[in-house]
Parts: sequence; structure tokens; C-alpha cells
Amino acid sequence: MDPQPENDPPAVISDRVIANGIVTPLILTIDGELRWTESGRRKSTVGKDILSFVVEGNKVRVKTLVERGAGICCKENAGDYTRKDFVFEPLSDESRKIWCDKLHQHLQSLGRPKKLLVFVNPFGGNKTARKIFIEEVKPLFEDANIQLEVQETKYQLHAKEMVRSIDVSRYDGIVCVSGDGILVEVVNGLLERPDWRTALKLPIGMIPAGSGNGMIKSLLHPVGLPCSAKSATISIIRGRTRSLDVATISQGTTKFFSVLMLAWGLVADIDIESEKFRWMGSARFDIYGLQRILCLRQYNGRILFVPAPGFESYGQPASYSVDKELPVSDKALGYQGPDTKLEDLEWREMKGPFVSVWLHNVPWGAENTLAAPNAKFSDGFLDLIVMKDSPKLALLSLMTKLNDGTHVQSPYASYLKVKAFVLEPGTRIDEPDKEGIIDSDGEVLARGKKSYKCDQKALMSYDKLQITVDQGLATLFSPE
Ligand SMILES: Nc1ncnc2c1ncn2[C@@H]1O[C@H](COP(=O)(O)OP(=O)(O)OP(=O)(O)O)[C@@H](O)[C@H]1O
Repeated sequence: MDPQPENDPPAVISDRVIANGIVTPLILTIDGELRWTESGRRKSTVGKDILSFVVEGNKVRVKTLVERGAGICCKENAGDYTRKDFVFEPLSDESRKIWCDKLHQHLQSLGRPKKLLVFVNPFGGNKTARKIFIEEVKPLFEDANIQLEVQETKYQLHAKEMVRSIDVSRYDGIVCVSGDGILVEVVNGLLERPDWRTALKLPIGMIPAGSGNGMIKSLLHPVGLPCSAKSATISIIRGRTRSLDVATISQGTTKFFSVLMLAWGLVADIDIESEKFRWMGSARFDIYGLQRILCLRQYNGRILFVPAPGFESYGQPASYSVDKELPVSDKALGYQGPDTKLEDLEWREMKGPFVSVWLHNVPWGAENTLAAPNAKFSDGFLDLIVMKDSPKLALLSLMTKLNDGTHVQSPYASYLKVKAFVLEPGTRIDEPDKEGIIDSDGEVLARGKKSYKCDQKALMSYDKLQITVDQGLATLFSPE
């Protein structure tokens, strides 16, 4: 065994091996870094980025990830990893056995997932999820020795249906190669299980492969990682997790569990009605958005909210009486929302007309929309952005600021955090026989009279909705 320089992390094993045809000391540090000397220069793998190893005859092949340009110019390439193998030959059978034991112990100590259930939505976004999975995701998971059970979703709500009955103890996580839609299905399916409390501890991972990838963008962007399939996969392999607030939207006994957002007015109208311009790709939002601002709609209605500490000055004081709920015996066995005593809270209200009401759970609504720059994954609050009447030019400039989140600084936008929320949606000001659309997590929750495709079924009616937040209820794979 060879001595180590003084400031280096302690060695788990240090031994002479053959690497690239020459005998060199090789060290595995306690941080999971391999260090050796090549042509007189010290070389190393990045700490903790050994994916797996295999024995090939007398040699050991270590599969690692290397940050492109590491040590030369890191900023531009941050998070851009490439796969690289390091092959070495221990000098004896005994030494090879010790190396294998130590590498195995190191990998076991990292708490990485061993078995994942993977949903691939071949119809999400521009229909590239299958290709992304096969070319970018699967090879990395295989190199990390993670066992996969892959299920392509065959129809809407397929993922939700499956997670309602899977044996959660068989998996270390669920991965969605999709847009945000499958994530929402998975969370709703898990919450409908009688064992929801345990089921929600199963981490959910996202690989961006849809048109709305707001959740994974919210996870990767703050740590400087690109919103790519590769960085998302590496984050899952590393196995770190974080908790995520879940909002319960209820109308009578009907419930929907939201992890991203709820919109009514301008944002919902652009999101849903621009569907008819789907062929334009993401430009549909800008072009239809422009049209909606030029022919601006305003809606009657009222919102009630319980402000987070520090936001008590928004709106006017109000009282709220909660609708009677059915006795527990009449309810399904799944999660029923947080046990908050809503009557005891300090409610405030804002009255219409409204241009837009937007609630957000995480910062990014889509890859280019920083909807709620101060939103936190598990602060127990939703970020509320309210827009009332404003000059069209101001609204247009506000829409152009959505990509950097500065729209919330506009004097025409109110931006606050709320603990509970009630929406009482009303009719349009210009055409009072028409109502709007309520959109949650990209799905139409309610369609009012004479709204876009109003004869299609929606989960709830265009009426009062109540929203409460359960802090950190769900679990996500996260880069940090
Ligand atoms: N095989 C399928 N055929 C049709 N729809 C499906 C299929 N599998 C899943 N879906 C539905 O596709 C919807 C969108 O999924 P996803 O979130 O992956 O994509 P998205 O790109 O964010 O959404 P969209 O393409 O609708 O904008 C989900 O609501 C899901 O239920």
C-alpha cells in the first residue's frame, strides 16, 4: 500500500495496479474518487460519480461520469457529463478481490435507487419520449446497474391507474419520461391509495420529454444544470430527494391534487385555447397570447385567501364559511386533503374584474416561463399572481418578462404567498353570457358556459373551488 499526500481525503484503499500499461499507485478516497498517475500527471475521477464496475478477466472496468471540460472551463459545461471508463489491473487475485469489495461497499453506501418503475409517454410534447428514453436515459441507468421496469403509457390516466395498485415496496422510485402531465397522474394515483402516506414517500423523478417540463426545470435550473434528459437522469441515479407541497383542490366531494399550478383568466385561456394552434409548436403561446391581450377579456368573480406571514396587507378582510363535508365513512379510503381548520384562519378577499388569477407551487411553469420566481418546493404556501385591469401595452411588456420572472415586479401584478385559497369564478365582463376556463397542471378542471369546447366533460363545474396546501407531502428525486 502507498502513502498519500497529507491534504487528500482519507483513502479507502491504496494499492499499486497496472493502468494504461504502466504500474501506478491507485487510490479510492472516502469521497469516492479514484486517483492515479499517468505519464507523470495526477489523474482522478470526479468524486461520487462512479456508476458501477465490472470484472473483465484480470482487469476491473470502472464506469464513471466525467464533467465535460472539468478543470479547464467549467461554467459553460456545468452539468454536461460524458461517460468514461477507467480500466485497471490489480497485481494479484487477492488485490482484485479487495478492490471489488471496496468499490462495491462504496456504491452501496451512496443510497442510490436500485429498482425504478419508468413511465414513458410516447404522445407527450413532440412525441420524442421513446427516443429520449432509449438513447439518453436507459444507457445511463444500465451503466449505474439500476433495474428498470418500463411501461409506455397507452392512454390518458394509464399511469394513474397503474400506480393506484402497484406494490410500492418493489421500487425505489417512479420515473416519468414525459411532460408534467404524467407526474400529476402519478401523484394523484398515489394519493388515492389507502396507504398513501407510505406511497408518497416513494421518490418521483422527471425526465423532460413533453411540452410542459416545469417541474424538472424548477429542480435543475437553481443548481445551474441544463434542463436536459442527461442531467435529469444523473440526478435520479445519485438518489438525492426533496419534498414537495401538494395542493388539494376541492369542490364538494370532488378532489384534484395539484403539484404545479392553477390558472383562471388570461393564462388559462392562452394555455387551453391555443391548443387549436398546436401545429405552431411553442410559438402558439406567444401568438395566441398576443391575440388575447389585444382582445382582452376581464372576468367577474371573487378570490379569498389566507396570506402567508408578511403578505397580510393584500386584499380586504373577509370571512369564509366552509361547505359541510361528507362524514368520513362515506369517503374513499385515499388522502382527503390537509386537516386545516379553515374557519379559524384570517381570510382576505379581492373582488373582480380580474384579467388573470394564477397560483403556482414551483417557480417554473414551463421551460421558458419563470411564473413564480419566489416559489419554494416545500414552504407550505402557494405563490399567487393576480392581474387586474391594466393598459394593454403594460400587459404586453409583462408577458415578455415571463421568461425571467420580472413580470411579478409590475405595478399591475399583485404577487403574494397564500396558505389557502378560494376561487369564485364569474362571467366575462364584455359578454356576460360567457364564462371562462379553470386550468390546473395543464388539464381543464372546469369549463364555464360558452367557453372553449365547453361541451367536453371536465372534472369540476365552473363554480366555487377551495384550495389547501399540505407541506412537503410528495417526494421528488432532486439534484440537491
Ligand atoms: N398513449 C397515450 N395516448 C394519448 N395520451 C396519452 C397517452 N399516454 C399518456 N397520455 C396523456 O398525455 C398527456 C400529456 O402528457 P405529458 O405531460 O407527457 O406531455 P406534455 O407535453 O406536457 O403535454 P401536452 O403534450 O398535452 O402539452 C397526459 O395527460 C397523459 O394522460
